[in-house]
Amino acid sequence: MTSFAKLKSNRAQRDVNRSVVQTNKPHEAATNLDHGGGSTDELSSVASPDTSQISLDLPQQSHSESSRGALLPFGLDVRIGELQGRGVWSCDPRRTGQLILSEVQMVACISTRYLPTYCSACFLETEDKPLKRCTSCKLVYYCNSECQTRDWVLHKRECSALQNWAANAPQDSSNGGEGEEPGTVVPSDAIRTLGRVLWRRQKKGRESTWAKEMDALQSHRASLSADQHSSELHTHMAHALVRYLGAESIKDLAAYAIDSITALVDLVSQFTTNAFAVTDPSLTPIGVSLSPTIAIFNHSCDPNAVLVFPRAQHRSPKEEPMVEVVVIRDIAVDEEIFISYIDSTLPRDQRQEALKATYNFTCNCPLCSKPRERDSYVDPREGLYCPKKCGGVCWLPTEENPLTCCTKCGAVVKDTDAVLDAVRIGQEALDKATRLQFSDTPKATQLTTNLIPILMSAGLLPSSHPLLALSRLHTTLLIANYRSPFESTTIELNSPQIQEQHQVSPDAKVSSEEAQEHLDEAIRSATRTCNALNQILPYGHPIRGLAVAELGKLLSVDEPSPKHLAEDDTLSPSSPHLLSPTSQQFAKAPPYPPSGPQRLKLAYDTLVRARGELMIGFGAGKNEGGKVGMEVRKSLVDIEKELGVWKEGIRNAAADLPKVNMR
Ligand SMILES: C[S@@+](CC[C@H](N)C(=O)[O-])C[C@H]1O[C@@H](n2cnc3c(N)ncnc32)[C@H](O)[C@@H]1O
Repeated sequence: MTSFAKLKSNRAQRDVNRSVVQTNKPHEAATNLDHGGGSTDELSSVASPDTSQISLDLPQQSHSESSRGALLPFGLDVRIGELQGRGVWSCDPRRTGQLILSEVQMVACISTRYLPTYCSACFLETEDKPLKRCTSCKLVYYCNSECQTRDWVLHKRECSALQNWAANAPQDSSNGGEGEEPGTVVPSDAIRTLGRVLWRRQKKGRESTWAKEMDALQSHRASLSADQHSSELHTHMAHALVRYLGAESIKDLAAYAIDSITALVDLVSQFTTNAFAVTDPSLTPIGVSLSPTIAIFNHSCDPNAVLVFPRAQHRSPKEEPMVEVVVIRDIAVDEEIFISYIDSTLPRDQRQEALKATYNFTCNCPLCSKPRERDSYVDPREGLYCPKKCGGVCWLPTEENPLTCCTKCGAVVKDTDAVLDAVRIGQEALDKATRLQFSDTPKATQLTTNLIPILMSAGLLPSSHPLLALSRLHTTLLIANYRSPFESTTIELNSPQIQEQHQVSPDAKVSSEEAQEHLDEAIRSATRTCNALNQILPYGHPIRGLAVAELGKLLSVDEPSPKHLAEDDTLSPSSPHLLSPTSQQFAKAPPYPPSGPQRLKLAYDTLVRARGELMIGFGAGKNEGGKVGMEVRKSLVDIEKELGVWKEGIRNAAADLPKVNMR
């Protein structure tokens, strides 16, 4: 991360990769790789098999009775709760930053959009060399033939299924049919992952512990018929899976131990209830995974553990992709371990909606159970500053509950309509900007730029939704579109693959002043985001650690034009002796962000903090705070060297000054 030059050259390399012309080699098992990303839309289309006999005519079924958890490591216990079903409990006390479990992902898929960017075997991002593409399906990419060979056990089945799917795609499949990614002839991530589940189960055998644990996963099939939307979704997925497996009817699925519609829908429901997103080191979702061990952990909106994919660089690419559970709050003996299934920075209503829609339950965690009362604690995710600015806060008004007042001084918020309007248009702008972030970045940035001040002047706390979400997106957009006046490249921070998809003209030139203002605005936005996240997430939460790392990296970017310094040449880097604390500069409030060596020092301090947080959220020890934690460590070493040069300069200059009598 310190080396932006390297990151820039990686980006350039990726740009080259994208334009490499595809070379079709003859198909050879486990070595059928090529480079580049040709399109698949020339594939022919034939009628798909008839699966129309599948419908959700379901008998009532109860939740799986199993409580095995046979794959959990020593020190973890599976217990069954009345409301939540099985859950994982700790037999030992555990400290923040401790690794609870670490396991190879046996069944995982890279999302279609990221297939050319991440190896489908080790899940590492292409950095120095282009990934190589399977010449048969022309969809799945690997680092090299070793990775391909390792994945071949599943991909050999997947490869033909993908080809059959494409060959049988309906003529209008470019608009995306059921279970398909829109605009492609590729089945959805869910269907591809389900295919891998079935092939893995065949490989391991029905009686294997893994297969039994998979069979024991919770399914919500019994309650599906009550919810039309879920029922339709599950029916579509079941149809798509049958087609993907090349089956004509349910009888053809006997080889996969599926002998009835009930079993098929159970499988689909087990997937929707238990699958989790695979993320890259910056927590960007890049794929889908299903694990019978991870699936036993229950949810809390204020969890004591997190799921991460640390991806420390020192790991050999030969290693399988690991998923890990790390403690983010101390856990006592006999305490249940919870992770969060959703974005826990959202307000209660949105969290509940997301959990109900996907996991079919109403959350009663301590955060969701806190009463929303006049004198009660105000959740910073949905708070407003006191209208009298007494230092207290109020709950954000809602349509159902428009009356709100300060919990400290009792001042009533009068213009609740204005606040409700601001929140509504803020949410609309957030939804639109999120949709447009890759296709129309300037428009998305314009939306975040316009809406943040409106929500701030309506009195929302920076941690309130949708202000925090807009600030996070604003920071991402500013980083993605930063252009140095010296080079026609962007800087890369935590999410290179996001940047890759933003539309930035490589020839666009910016002036030093524009670049400086852009960078400073990104720093201010990142600072606002960090402060807001600190209010709602515990120290060491990976989202916090990454946000602080991002701020530190922004502060450490060389300023394109040292504006503040240039305006006052007494502060120019060539006269460092005038940076003494008695300088006039400190008589007035220092500007934010600062400039010159103060900025570098602030970058250093911020990165030290980031490293501390990352060492918790992504685990210490061999994880070293994950890939970003290791990058931060490298940055710190580089900045220490740079600061050393400054200190040396100051010492030399001070030695030349006339001696002053201090008494
Ligand atoms: C990934 S599974 C977790 C393990 C599950 N309890 C079991 O028995 O296998 C997700 C399901 O567990 C239940 N669950 C998880 N967290 C819960 C919570 N906080 N409250 C109620 N139910 C919960 C829901 O039924 C949800 O669909």
